[in-house]
Amino acid sequence: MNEHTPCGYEWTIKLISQNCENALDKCLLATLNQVLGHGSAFAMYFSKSLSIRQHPCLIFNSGLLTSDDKSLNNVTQLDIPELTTRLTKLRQDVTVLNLAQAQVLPIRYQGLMLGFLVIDTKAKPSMTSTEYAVVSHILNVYVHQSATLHYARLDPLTQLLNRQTFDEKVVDIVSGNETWFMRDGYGERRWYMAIVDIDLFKKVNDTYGHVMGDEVILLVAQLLKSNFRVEDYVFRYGGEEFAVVFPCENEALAIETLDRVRHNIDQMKFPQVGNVTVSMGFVELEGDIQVADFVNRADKALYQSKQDGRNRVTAYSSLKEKVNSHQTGDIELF
Ligand SMILES: Nc1nc2c(ncn2[C@@H]2O[C@H](COP(=O)(O)OP(=O)(O)OP(=O)(O)O)[C@@H](O)[C@H]2O)c(=O)[nH]1
Repeated sequence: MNEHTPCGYEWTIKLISQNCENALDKCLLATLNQVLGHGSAFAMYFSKSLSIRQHPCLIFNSGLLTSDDKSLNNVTQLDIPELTTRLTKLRQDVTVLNLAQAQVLPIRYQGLMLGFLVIDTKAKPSMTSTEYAVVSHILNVYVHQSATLHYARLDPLTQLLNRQTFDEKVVDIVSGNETWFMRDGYGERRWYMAIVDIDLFKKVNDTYGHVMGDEVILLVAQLLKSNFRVEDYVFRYGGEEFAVVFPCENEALAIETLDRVRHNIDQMKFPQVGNVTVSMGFVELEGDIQVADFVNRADKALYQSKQDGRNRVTAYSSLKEKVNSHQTGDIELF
């Protein structure tokens, strides 16, 4: 700690200058190692009010672990060994801690306990009060920076991930940087990207006004969110358009998934407006092409769904006429 001021100012600056979650996590680990000495700090973190997907919910000895297990909120120190066992089952690539000899510091955000930091007391028998104060401060800065990153990714109307986050996520997936969330009993899966567009939405606005139009967008967003799984990504791509990026075993199952969602939206009664349908086009995220090209392909399939009468799902692979990869994405935003 000698080369830094005791208040941890330099560490605070480092943490708040991180502009992506992975870099922030690495910075947190490096900072904790500096404060507590290498090999002694292990951070665990999981999210309650913030999106699970946007955070490494747990950082175990530098391995990332995620969980959507809602029952993991409000743990107490006594629950930790059981919690560790349960969480470790979700991913095989994590290190299990011997928690019998550990100090635990809570990580809080706006009064909620989001997680905790576990410090192995075998390597670090005790903390001075200054170390304790600095570590608590660092955790506080970390969680606030994490929240800032998180909210910057959300669309204010729907709380879905926004357009800016879309490109980044697709690049991560295509380049293989996406962290996998393992489910028991699933084989190898591929990633698909669908564009979902509300049909004849102009008429909704013209007939019921923009406020009701926004309400429809919000309800469709909620339906999409609740119809996809924790490992899927739902974005508000633009006005009445959404994008969904999801893993699936094969194209037939991807069609089945999307068609079930389309059907659920078709069955929903929207207040005042009544029936609303959506059209979809989707593509497999495969091959060394630009994000704009994937969008262009999904958009072409979406266009086919509209041409065929709307309220349907079209796979890009089923189109006779393909898109040239040099054509840039020309999807309508508003
Ligand atoms: N209320 C509301 N309307 C929006 C928003 N963003 C875009 N729109 C409207 O959405 C409508 C989209 O209409 P079009 O692109 O003509 O398409 P459509 O009527 O849905 O017809 P198809 O796509 O061919 O089925 C336009 O009238 C936009 O003004 C928004 O955030 N809120």
